[in-house]
Amino acid sequence: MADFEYHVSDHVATIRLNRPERKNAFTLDMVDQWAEALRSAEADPEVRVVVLTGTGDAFCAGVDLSKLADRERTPLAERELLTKKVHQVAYAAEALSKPYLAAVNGVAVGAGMDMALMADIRIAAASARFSEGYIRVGLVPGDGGCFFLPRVVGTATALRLLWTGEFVGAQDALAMGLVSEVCPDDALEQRITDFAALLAGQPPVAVQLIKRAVRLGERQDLRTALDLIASHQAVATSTADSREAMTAFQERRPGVYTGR
Ligand SMILES: CCCCCCCCCCCCC[C@H](O)CC(=O)SCCNC(=O)CCNC(=O)[C@H](O)C(C)(C)COP(=O)(O)OP(=O)(O)OC[C@H]1O[C@@H](n2cnc3c(N)ncnc32)[C@H](O)[C@@H]1OP(=O)(O)O
Repeated sequence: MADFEYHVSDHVATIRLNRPERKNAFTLDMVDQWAEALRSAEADPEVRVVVLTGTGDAFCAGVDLSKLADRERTPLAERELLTKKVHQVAYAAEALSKPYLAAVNGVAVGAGMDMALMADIRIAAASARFSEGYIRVGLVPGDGGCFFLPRVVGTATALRLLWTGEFVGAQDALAMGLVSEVCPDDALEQRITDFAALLAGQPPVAVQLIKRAVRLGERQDLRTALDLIASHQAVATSTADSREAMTAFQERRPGVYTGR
């Protein structure tokens, strides 16, 4: 079994971290595969939704610390480990125009938590736990947690989690907006499958235009945002899918979409 799995089925691309014996801690080779998988999903017209999850009782324990032991630890080497490796996953995730869903099946620590934060929506198993544990060893979140976490939970809560490194359980994560939903551990796989299928059955162009508007809207003023959405609407109304959606609505049947 490979440490890192990527497969596409029914318009859903699934990324699975598969090192349960190491709590799905990622190697630097896995990081390269991860960035490539996200780029492939973006380029593949068959892919409408991307799901990220792990095998076993951990989502991801961050970088495999045992693989760092024999690495040169100069400041430049540390910087390049992040800029040339881990950050490439964040850039590939940012470039993804399609829904990126994280099924947090267990503990997510350090970069493992940051990788979950890069997703658009997180659904957690009841046993999932989150920790930005860097502070415990006097480090800072090098993978983007200081960028992603405040945008998800707000500045004050983000600073609390970053300054304390405390573990946050699934229900507390739900309360602070870190996750959108919590389900029983043994129901997570089916729940993410159903949710991904729901999104994959929506008109793809409209789904992607909505994501683009929301993500760009995070950094735009009102006038720019409304001007952009007007252009997006012009594109959406020009699609065959929008015509199919309107017809399907009138005929009281589910629409069947082609992404055109
Ligand atoms: C969080 C701050 C640490 C920062 C140190 C980083 C050093 C510098 C890094 C530079 C490169 C940066 C890359 C990235 O940006 C940085 C990170 O990802 S930081 C996050 C690193 N991860 C961790 O610190 C998590 C460490 N693990 C744990 O806290 C716990 O294992 C757990 C995840 C909470 C699970 O706890 P338990 O359920 O009790 O399980 P065990 O602890 O018994 O673990 C079982 C088994 O898995 C092995 N393992 C767990 N995590 C890792 C890991 N990250 N790397 C390698 N192996 C891991 C653990 O050793 C056990 O193996 P066994 O002993 O049974 O052989």
